[in-house]
Amino acid sequence: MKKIRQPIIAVLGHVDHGKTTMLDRIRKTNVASKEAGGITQHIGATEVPIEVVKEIAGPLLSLWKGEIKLPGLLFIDTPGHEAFTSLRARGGSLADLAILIIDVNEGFQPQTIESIEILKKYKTPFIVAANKIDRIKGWKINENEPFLVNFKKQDQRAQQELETKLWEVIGKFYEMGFQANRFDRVQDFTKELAIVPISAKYGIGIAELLVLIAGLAQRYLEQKLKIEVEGPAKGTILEVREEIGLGTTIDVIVYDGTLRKDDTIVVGGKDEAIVTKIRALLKPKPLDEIRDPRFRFDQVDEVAAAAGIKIAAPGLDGALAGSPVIAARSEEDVEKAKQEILSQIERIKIESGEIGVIVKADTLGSLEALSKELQEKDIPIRKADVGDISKTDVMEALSIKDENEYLGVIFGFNVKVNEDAREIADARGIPIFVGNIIYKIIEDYEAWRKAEEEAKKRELLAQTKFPGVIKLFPDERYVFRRSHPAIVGIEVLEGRIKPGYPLMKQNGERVGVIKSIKSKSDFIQEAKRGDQVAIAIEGPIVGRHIHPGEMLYVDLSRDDVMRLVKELRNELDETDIRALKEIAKVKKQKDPFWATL
Ligand SMILES: Nc1nc2c(ncn2[C@@H]2O[C@H](COP(=O)(O)OP(=O)(O)OP(=O)(O)O)[C@@H](O)[C@H]2O)c(=O)[nH]1
Repeated sequence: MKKIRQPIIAVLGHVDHGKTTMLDRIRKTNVASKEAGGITQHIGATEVPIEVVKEIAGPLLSLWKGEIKLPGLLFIDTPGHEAFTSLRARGGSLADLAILIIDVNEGFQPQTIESIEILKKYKTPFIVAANKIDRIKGWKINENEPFLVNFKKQDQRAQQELETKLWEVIGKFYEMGFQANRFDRVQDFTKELAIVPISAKYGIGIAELLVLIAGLAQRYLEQKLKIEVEGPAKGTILEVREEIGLGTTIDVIVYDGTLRKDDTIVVGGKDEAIVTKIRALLKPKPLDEIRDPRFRFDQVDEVAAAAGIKIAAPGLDGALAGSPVIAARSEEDVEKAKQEILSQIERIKIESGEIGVIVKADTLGSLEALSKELQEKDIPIRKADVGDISKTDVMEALSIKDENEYLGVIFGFNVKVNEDAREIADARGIPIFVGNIIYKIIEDYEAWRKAEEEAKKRELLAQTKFPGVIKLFPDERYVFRRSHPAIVGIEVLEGRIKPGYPLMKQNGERVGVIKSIKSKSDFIQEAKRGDQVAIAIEGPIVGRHIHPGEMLYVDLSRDDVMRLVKELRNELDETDIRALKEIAKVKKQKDPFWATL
């Protein structure tokens, strides 16, 4: 038998923009509508039955066209995009829909942008809650009022201020490739993002938010939400938890089929698929019935999608948050489920052995999200695994650093850095980029890499001599001093010269080192092609070793030329290249190496 299940809804947004407050507010709508069935608390989720939505919606139901078939809405209780990326189902996101919450007074913030990028990537439909409208100057607060009712009561200035803030948000969405509009002005929900202004704190606009999300789910996800109720269950692990008296349990969101007490389940573990028999299916007792915290759960015989449930079973110690749970009712099912889970784990975990970075994350889902992003940036990965950053990770990065200094680094998403790992990393110069915003972690890495590359280039530039060809003026008047040091007037014919550069004659003989360069009355650090300057040369005597009118060349070493050609090529201009060719001609008379240039 097929039925339409509740859509699974996740709440995303920047820190402090009100995700938790909004979820709490949705949970509390319970109190107001107990007769209508009330809200059911699941493990890790909250279910708003459709009757509650209808009751809250009241006259707003006219927004809804056609018969309401949806049984309700299932909100995942853990807010945040980390939760979203971690909760996977069939390669996509576990959430069918999302609410992106934005503090309308603060506008777009880093995690807002990250959330949008993620929603885009997983192609998850979402609506926008523009929160904290009660903070607008002069806003009149009426708890739990629908937005449109509340808005009419505001004076013009407050209304105008909200409009301005909404326009800013709409503009930002436009920059990210979305057409957005206030929900009551949206013509086509498949093309435009709906923005619902709300106050999570005072419950304003929550009615529209619920109606809209339910409407969208039914209208655009009906096919996706149709499930074979009786079929074996599929789900995703939200959390692995120790419970007193129960041992290690897993909190699971079931998104397909029915899970029965006597089912065998196959669960994703760190390196394997765990096959185990369910001992108990547990759901939370209603809050007012919990007298003893040791007995917080009720046992149930079965649970149909979509639902949040706690599973007690032996052997769950190695279970991994974010990985799949598949129910099996025959040997054949077990084998199939094992294969499916193993291939998922393998696909995400990388152990390539090649030169690349180390990636760690808290769950399989977030590991996949971070790895994908790195691969898109052409950053090769040597190892991607779930868990905190350990000493072994640092040692592995160290071995990579010897091969490629920019890849001997560690990325961590939502993980801790163990103390001993931190110590070695600091001592041996292994950078660790950790955080809970993927693009921020990558941005930090890119900034570090750029700074390193620039520092290295500066060092290379300081170490390397550039090619130069000069000519002494023919006139004796430009010999200012004959020796110790010799001071002569010259012109730079090609390339450049700097103090400290050794000079040689056309036959390759070293004549001395440039001590200083003077232009008019100033000492300068560099003279380039066309410059006429006086230089002091330590070593030669004018008239014996060098002569007016003679050409001299910068005496480059093999190392100089290798660095110039390989690493500093972009720093050479045409005249440098001509100078280099001239110098090679001089040098190859004695050293065949130069003939290969
Ligand atoms: N005035 C006002 N304050 C709000 C509203 N919604 C949330 N807040 C306040 O904003 C702060 C952050 O709200 P949370 O719900 O904790 O935000 P969050 O997004 O869940 O934050 P994290 O869980 O830390 O990511 C709290 O002090 C809330 O009371 C609102 O609609 N109006």
